[in-house]
Amino acid sequence: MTDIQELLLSRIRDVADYPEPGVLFKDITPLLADPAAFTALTDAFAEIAARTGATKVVGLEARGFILGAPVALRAGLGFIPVRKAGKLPGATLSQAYDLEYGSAEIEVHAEDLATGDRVLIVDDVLATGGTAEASIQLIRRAGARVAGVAVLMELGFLDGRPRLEAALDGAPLESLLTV
Ligand SMILES: O=P(O)(O)OC[C@H]1O[C@H](OP(=O)(O)OP(=O)(O)O)[C@H](O)[C@@H]1O
Ligand SMILES: Nc1ncnc2[nH]cnc12
Repeated sequence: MTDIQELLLSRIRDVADYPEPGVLFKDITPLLADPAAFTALTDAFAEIAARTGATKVVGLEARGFILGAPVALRAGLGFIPVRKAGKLPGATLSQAYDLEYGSAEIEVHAEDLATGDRVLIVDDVLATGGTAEASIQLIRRAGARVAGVAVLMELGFLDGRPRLEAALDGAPLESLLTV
């Protein structure tokens, strides 16, 4: 494990049985509170944005907003929020999905993405892959291409990777940590 991976892992807190019994929740708030760790994470994601030729950064509500916005600025790219249903005021595209502890619906402003855009999707945790897969579908329905998915942490035992790789169609899935 690299020094950066050790730093990031040391700032993630495990919370048992949250938000429901049987789930081991990965809490990134200690990482956000540590500027050295948050900067290292932002730099690593911005490098992925440059390497994949991204033209926009999409962040997935809510933790993907916190991580994705500084990445977009660092990479010199626009930031596009993908929100839980009912929060965006303009014309939206919607996608329903299941995640590790429930189901939900996400939306994006259709006008925020254009043909020719290459989008890097940023989030904190890849669990079942349901959220990321739904965001890939949304981005494609908006006419843009997916440059890749970048997550801080992948929960290997939930098999999100094969599901997402099938959806990504050759674009990279980059996780900084696998647990
Ligand atoms: O791979 P999956 O099984 O889809 O799970 C991963 C998603 O779950 C969490 O978000 P959550 O919906 O809890 O929203 P939050 O960021 O608002 O807490 C996490 O931030 C990912 O977006
Ligand atoms: N175990 C987990 N910890 C944090 N975020 C999650 N999103 C889905 N599963 C999660």
